[in-house]
Amino acid sequence: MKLEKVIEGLDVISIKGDINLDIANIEYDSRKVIEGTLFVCVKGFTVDGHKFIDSAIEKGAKAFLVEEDIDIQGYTFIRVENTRKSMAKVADNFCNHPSEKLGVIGVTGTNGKTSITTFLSEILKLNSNKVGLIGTIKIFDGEKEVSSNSTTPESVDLQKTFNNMLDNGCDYCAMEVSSHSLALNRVDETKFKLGLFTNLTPDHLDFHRDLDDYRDAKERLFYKTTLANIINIDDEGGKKIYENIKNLGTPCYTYGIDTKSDFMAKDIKIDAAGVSYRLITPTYEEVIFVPVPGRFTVYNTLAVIAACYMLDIPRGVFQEALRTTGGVAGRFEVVPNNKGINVIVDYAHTPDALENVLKTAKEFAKGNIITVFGCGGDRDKSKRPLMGKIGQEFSDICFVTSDNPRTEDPKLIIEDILKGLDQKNKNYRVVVDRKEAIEEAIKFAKKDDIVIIAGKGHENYQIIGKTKYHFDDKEIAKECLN
Ligand SMILES: CC(=O)N[C@H]1[C@@H](OP(=O)(O)OP(=O)(O)OC[C@H]2O[C@@H](n3ccc(=O)[nH]c3=O)[C@H](O)[C@@H]2O)O[C@H](CO)[C@@H](O)[C@@H]1O[C@H](C)C(=O)N[C@@H](C)C(=O)N[C@H](CCC(=O)O)C(=O)O
Ligand SMILES: Nc1ncnc2c1ncn2[C@@H]1O[C@H](COP(=O)(O)OP(=O)(O)OP(=O)(O)O)[C@@H](O)[C@H]1O
Ligand SMILES: N[C@H](CCC[C@H](N)C(=O)O)C(=O)O
Ligand SMILES: [Mg+2]
Repeated sequence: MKLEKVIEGLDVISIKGDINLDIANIEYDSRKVIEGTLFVCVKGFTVDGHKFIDSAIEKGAKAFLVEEDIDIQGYTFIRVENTRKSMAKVADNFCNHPSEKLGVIGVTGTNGKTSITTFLSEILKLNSNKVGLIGTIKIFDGEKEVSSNSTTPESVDLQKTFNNMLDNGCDYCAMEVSSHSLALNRVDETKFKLGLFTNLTPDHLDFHRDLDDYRDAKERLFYKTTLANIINIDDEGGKKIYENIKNLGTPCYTYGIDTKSDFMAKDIKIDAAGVSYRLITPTYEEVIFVPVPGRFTVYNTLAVIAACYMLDIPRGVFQEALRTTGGVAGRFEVVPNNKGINVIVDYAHTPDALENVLKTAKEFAKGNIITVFGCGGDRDKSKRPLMGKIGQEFSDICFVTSDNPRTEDPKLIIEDILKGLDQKNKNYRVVVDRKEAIEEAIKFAKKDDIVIIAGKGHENYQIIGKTKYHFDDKEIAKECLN
């Protein structure tokens, strides 16, 4: 595509050089530049992308999107106010506005995004739709599946993925929309058919100024939707968002258990086999069963059902898909064994998720609840003591261990967690090595006990320093059990 067309509609400060060039690719990482690339220089949190102009030229970059006044003979420099924002615009142009042709369903909120997008994609498949998926576990473009590096990709990668989905015949894309992606312009220019909100509880307060700032980022999704917005009205953050968006052009629907809403669950029953409830919609009622335990499953499936309602998916289809779902990898996933111990791997890595998962276990516990958990390094430190307190309070015994320490000292992360524990109550152990902690917890467990291994869910790696090592909670638990 000609550069002139790639930058159509962009707010530019100045252009130096020729814009009648053929652009073969757009890239923001100099290491991935190919011949004919438009290289976007992003001033990042750790490094300034403008530093890589020379290496991008060596690899064949022909044009640059920059925030500074730069002129190099033979190359084109397009200067803009904000390159992250402009990158989303040029990516959308370069890919011919793919989200307009795809039914993109965006899900945001602290917890539940992966669960909801997985359920939605299962339902749409059963409805004979071809559906792409973008989220924490994987990206599926309708043909190929790759594991994810983030929850929501950078704008260029996102628009290219939408294009692949269209090429592969997808009509829908179920997608997780993280607050980082909303704050850092990754989903600017994306048109969403539906926007779903799950809940807002403390997380990512290393990145967002405070909870209001975090909520404001999430709220941005609901200004980008065309068909409907679907909001959890039991949630305090959901209530505020609803008040702010209810009078927008896009219709807004609510779901909940405690607050009167458009999609409600009554007569809820929760046990080890799953949840059942009476679903009340604006036009009919019926009983829903989902073989995934937890009150949060009621919320997640209410959101999913509201989305299906908006998309005119027949009742029988979503009911059947939910009834037969295999659940979501690493979300309340049971590790089968013949010892009579309930071993559950779960991705709870926020205070709210940990509390929910432990309360769910408590509802059907016949023995002790034994919890293994830690907190990620280079991430929100304020959640560490909160998770410590919850881990201790809702378990009979907990093993405080490492999650992904990243570049932090694992012992110091554990010290932060211990600040939230009542240290006089000796129902906890510190085992820094996560594999040892899992082994000890399982060794400690007797028949009918529940061992919850929290925090890493589907992850098949542990990040120590900057290195990713193979590590799989489920695999280790299986080895200990058999
Ligand atoms: C805080 C955050 O989101 N940071 C993202 C941001 O990084 P940054 O601005 O610090 O980038 P940087 O490293 O300073 O580099 C600046 C620029 O120089 C470029 N560069 C860098 C090195 C080089 O040799 N050549 C080069 O061109 C980089 O590609 C970049 O364009 O832009 C990068 C490029 O897109 C992202 O990889 C990076 O995500 C980091 C890895 C990250 O950990 N993000 C997490 C926090 C995140 O986004 N999480 C959310 C939510 C998770 C959830 O709750 O589900 C997610 O959506 O995944
Ligand atoms: N609606 C919910 N409310 C609270 N907790 C939930 C909810 N759904 C799932 N959880 C808990 O949160 C964990 C993470 O769930 P899930 O992966 O679906 O969330 P997510 O929003 O995709 O998280 P991430 O931000 O890491 O992508 C689950 O393992 C479970 O413990
Ligand atoms: N998407 C989340 C994942 C956290 C998973 C947990 N295992 C950790 O490493 O903290 C984040 O980037 O904050
Ligand atoms: Mg997720």
